[in-house]
Amino acid sequence: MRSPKDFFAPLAVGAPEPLREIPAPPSRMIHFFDPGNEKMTAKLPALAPKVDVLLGNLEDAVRADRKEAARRGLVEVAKTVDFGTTQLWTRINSLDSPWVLDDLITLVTEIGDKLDVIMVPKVEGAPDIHYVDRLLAQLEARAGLRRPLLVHAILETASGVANVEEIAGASPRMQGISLGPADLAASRRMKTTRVGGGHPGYLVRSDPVGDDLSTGRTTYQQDLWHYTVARMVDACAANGILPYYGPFGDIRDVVACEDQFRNAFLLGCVGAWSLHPAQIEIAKKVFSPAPEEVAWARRVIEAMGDGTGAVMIDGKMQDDASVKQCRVVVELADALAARDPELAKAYKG
Ligand SMILES: CC(=O)SCCNC(=O)CCNC(=O)[C@H](O)C(C)(C)COP(=O)(O)OP(=O)(O)OC[C@H]1O[C@@H](n2cnc3c(N)ncnc32)[C@H](O)[C@@H]1OP(=O)(O)O
Ligand SMILES: O=CC(=O)O
Ligand SMILES: [Mg+2]
Repeated sequence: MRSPKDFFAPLAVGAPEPLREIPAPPSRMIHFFDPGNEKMTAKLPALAPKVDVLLGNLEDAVRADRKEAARRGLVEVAKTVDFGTTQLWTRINSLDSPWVLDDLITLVTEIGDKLDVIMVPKVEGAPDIHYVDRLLAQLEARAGLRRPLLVHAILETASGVANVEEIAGASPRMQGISLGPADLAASRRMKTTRVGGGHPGYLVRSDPVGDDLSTGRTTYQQDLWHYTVARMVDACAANGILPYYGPFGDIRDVVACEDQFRNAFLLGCVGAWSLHPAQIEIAKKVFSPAPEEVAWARRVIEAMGDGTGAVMIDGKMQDDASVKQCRVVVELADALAARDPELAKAYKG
């Protein structure tokens, strides 16, 4: 850990000054594409206005013999596609892989001015972030970049979860953290075989009535990810960075995907990954607060005046704490309205 005095000092001579606050433009969906897949990249100009973030994925889901094509494809896409105000992110290969060094050197040197955030997979602890932090500073200085690249960690190893607080605070570049349920399940030796979502075997059962153990006992499926998402949200909020739910692999099951995303939204996440075009609208719906919630929040703020004291609205007590929650909802709605004219209309009532 750097000394507090040096925390905001550039890590290489000539590297841009680190940011003191993480920008938080809407990032409801981080839409993954394989930059080596021409069918997917051909869709990017049409997709860009529909998503908040486009992410060129170089890691898992890209075959080993397509890694270089994906890297080259991302450079090409970044140089030729007009992304408008949509952010461009990338997911590099893992730090122990044979590809990551070339990923970082090529991307920062050739398109460092086009990229907003670099997602680092399989982060185990703060030393992984410190390594990337210093290397990025050296590459930024050499490329003459004026704006620091931000770093996003995937929480997908048991060590990463154990060290999530130190990861969140490891560098001023830390933009956010995503839950990676697939790798995390493998790292923890969980006995699931899915990419995110629940499992019917993970449940609680109501007590028996009398001696009959087998009938009339309702079961409730539980959320496998609750503990990790909640811990990640606290680590992020405590360090001024943004938490995200990651992938939901059952593309066909749009209903359960929406539930998983909504649980994350309600717990404090700002977005989730979309792996397929079908998941973009789900993320948009879930991570944009409902117009009725926004209208209610505005009503509470209005009734609370300077934000202190207590009032009753529709039989519900409101005070300093509930008005703060309402401000979170209204600030999000205002930021989304500035990006999306349809939402701007819906939020006006
Ligand atoms: C655990 C993790 O690490 S998750 C993150 C890594 N995984 C990924 O990034 C996966 C990204 N997504 C994909 O690769 C694909 O969506 C797949 C393999 C899951 C499914 O792809 P397909 O079998 O082609 O799906 P499907 O036939 O429904 O696609 C419909 C169209 O959408 C396109 N499409 C599919 N996914 C995407 C995408 N993510 N972005 C843009 N276009 C896409 C397809 O190319 C196809 O185009 P076409 O109509 O011109 O033929
Ligand atoms: O990378 C994501 C995951 O779930 O693993
Ligand atoms: Mg993973």
